[in-house]
Amino acid sequence: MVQSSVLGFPRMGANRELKKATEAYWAGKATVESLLETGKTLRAAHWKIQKDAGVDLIPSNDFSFYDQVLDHILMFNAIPERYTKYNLPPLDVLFAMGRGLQKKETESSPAIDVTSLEMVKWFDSNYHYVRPTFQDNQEFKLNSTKPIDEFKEAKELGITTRPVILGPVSFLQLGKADRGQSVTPIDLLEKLLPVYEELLTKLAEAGAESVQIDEPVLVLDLPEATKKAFETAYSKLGKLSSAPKLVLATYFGDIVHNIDVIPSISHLYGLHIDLVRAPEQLSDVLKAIGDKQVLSVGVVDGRNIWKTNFSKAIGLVESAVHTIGAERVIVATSSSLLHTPHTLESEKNLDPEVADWFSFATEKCKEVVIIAKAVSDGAETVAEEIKSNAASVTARATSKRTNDAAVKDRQAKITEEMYNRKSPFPDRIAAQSKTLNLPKFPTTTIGSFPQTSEIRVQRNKFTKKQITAEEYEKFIEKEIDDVIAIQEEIGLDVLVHGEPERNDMVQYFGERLHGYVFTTNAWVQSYGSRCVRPPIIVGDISRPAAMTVKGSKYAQSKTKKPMKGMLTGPVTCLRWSFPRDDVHQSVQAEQLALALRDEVIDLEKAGIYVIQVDEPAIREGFPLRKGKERDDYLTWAVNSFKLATAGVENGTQIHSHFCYSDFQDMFSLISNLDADVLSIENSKSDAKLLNVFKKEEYPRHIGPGVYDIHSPRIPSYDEIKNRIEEMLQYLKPEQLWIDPDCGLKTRQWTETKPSLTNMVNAAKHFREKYA
Ligand code: MET
Ligand SMILES: [Zn+2]
Repeated sequence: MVQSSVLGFPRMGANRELKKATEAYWAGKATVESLLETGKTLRAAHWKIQKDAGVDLIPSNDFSFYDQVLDHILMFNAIPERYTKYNLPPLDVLFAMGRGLQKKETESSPAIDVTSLEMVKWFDSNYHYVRPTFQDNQEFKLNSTKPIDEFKEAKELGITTRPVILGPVSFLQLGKADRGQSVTPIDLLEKLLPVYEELLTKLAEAGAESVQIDEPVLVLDLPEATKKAFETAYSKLGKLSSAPKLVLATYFGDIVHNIDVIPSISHLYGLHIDLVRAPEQLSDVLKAIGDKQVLSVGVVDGRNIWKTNFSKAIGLVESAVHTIGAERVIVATSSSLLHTPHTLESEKNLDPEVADWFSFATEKCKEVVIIAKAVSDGAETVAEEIKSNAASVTARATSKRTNDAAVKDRQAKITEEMYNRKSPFPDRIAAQSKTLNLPKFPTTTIGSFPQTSEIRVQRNKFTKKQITAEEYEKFIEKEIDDVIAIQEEIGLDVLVHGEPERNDMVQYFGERLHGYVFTTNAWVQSYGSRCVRPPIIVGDISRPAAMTVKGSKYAQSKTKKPMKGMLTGPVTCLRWSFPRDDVHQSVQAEQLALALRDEVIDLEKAGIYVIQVDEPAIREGFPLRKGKERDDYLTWAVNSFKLATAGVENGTQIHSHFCYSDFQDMFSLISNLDADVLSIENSKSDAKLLNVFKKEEYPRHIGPGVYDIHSPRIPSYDEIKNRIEEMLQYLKPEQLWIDPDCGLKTRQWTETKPSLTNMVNAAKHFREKYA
């Protein structure tokens, strides 16, 4: 009998109840009891969904009030002293580590001011985890019984779950030494293992038959010491006298390059692999596992929203069964379903044609069960389901929404010269200085200006059809007038229209492109209480009409200074959407690039001679491992940006923007984009990071952010001046632009005006100095 399993379920709830409850607690509007109660209700609801679907192995401890890695930091007592010294209750310590804590002094307690631990992207997903930070004299102890409590909680509801814990090697490998410390995390393994032993023993005592132990780092390139750590860890944990059966779970890639680690985990009960991301690893893994071990095959995509192709998935499972027998195979989701929205049921406005192609977390639970049943009991026992699945798969593959011959035809006709600007940079910048006539140290902003509550109110009214399109447009024009007046008053050189019409930098474009659909409630957790609702790319992408030209043209008509056109780049549009799984991402990026290319050219025709194409997501698309996939990415990501931007005349200036500062490992990518001006984040990092531009003799212009836009603080004139001084150690005066770290949409006007005024004055200082 093939069993079915789910590796984790989204926590937020069908209507983001967890987000609302946590934020209410943070705001002091709800008690801790009510927050805990919400957690309990959600866990019960999510277990029930999986039980009702018929899932055999249902996860527990996949729930978290903030982040599962953070839960482990608390559980193993890897809490830096700065968070423990206030004697806060455990949940508040957890939140302080996750999001920082600032509290004024009261009669009974001192002032508190601690920043959060670092937050990092969870592999190549859009989820972010809290990074463990270790001390040189780090000790561990079992500080919480969360996995045990949640196992018992489910058991009381009559549901026997399989607790999920993060394995010791990944826990350490994903961490770092705390500031001022020099410990290499993996060296702490011996100290950490006794805590795992204690935890596993306690889980066994509570009645847990098996445990899912996640070791996702196995899909990465690992240093030798880390590979060895698997041997050390699992020879111990696999041989405990009383412990649950351990299934070691890997996801988001193949583990073939680490296959020599498999013998060291061969005394564990089982291994899980991701066959959605890396189906070709199956035969190698089957060869490598011992003759007893169970293999959990992830065939239902935990990272995307498409219906599983049953016939393909069943084929994969059957080939595993064929080699090792049904008793040793588990059908599973590829990863936790954390990265998928809660249920398709909530989508009332989706076109039924495309809704039929989707499967969210709740629906995916049913899919694993059906696939397991088809393999165990024969396809005829689920004939109806298989038939309707095949119909959906065919409908999607053959739909006009999926395939647009005109788009494919245009892709086939892309020529080499479409990737390159007409002339090299020196000629371009000469032409641009004529068109734009900018001073030295030109000042600009990254695009958005404060999204006031008034803007949100009007947008809402427009969405709900309470005001007409004309009324809304008038309102937006008035906003544009205002931000132009403010920018002129401050004395900025290259102006922006402020992006008041944009709810989100990807959604705005998706809504204007063919090939995209939008959901109303398909939220996924990004970090903490924060959720995003990615648009879905359903088919070949094209641009039916200009998207931003009217607004930019309007803005340019209101000022004599150059107005910057603002677009979101092809890779960012792709990465911040649910992509198609039937064509390679490079194909989708190329289609987006062609659509944007037309927009760029139309902007130029409309008299916009500075155009910024933002690519903040280009780095996160970087494949996890060295090798062909990464090399290919470097090519197609760069090509799609160039395809989007290279169609303009020399005198038109192309900008791009990235919200990070460390380019050491991706300098060639950034450089190959051939953008005339790059604006990057820099204010919070060491200015030394700019040295790479000096070392590599980067020839074009750069605007490293001179102040942090995430904070309400107003940077002083001197502070900005000093910062620029520092930058000039690495960049030539004639290549330096002066701008903030990123867009200003989350800021207030009361902070924005004085900050930008100080920035412009600082730029003037250098203009005089270098005159
Ligand atoms: C995340 S990057 C944001 C860039 C965008 N143009 C803005 O200013 O908001
Ligand atoms: Zn940014």
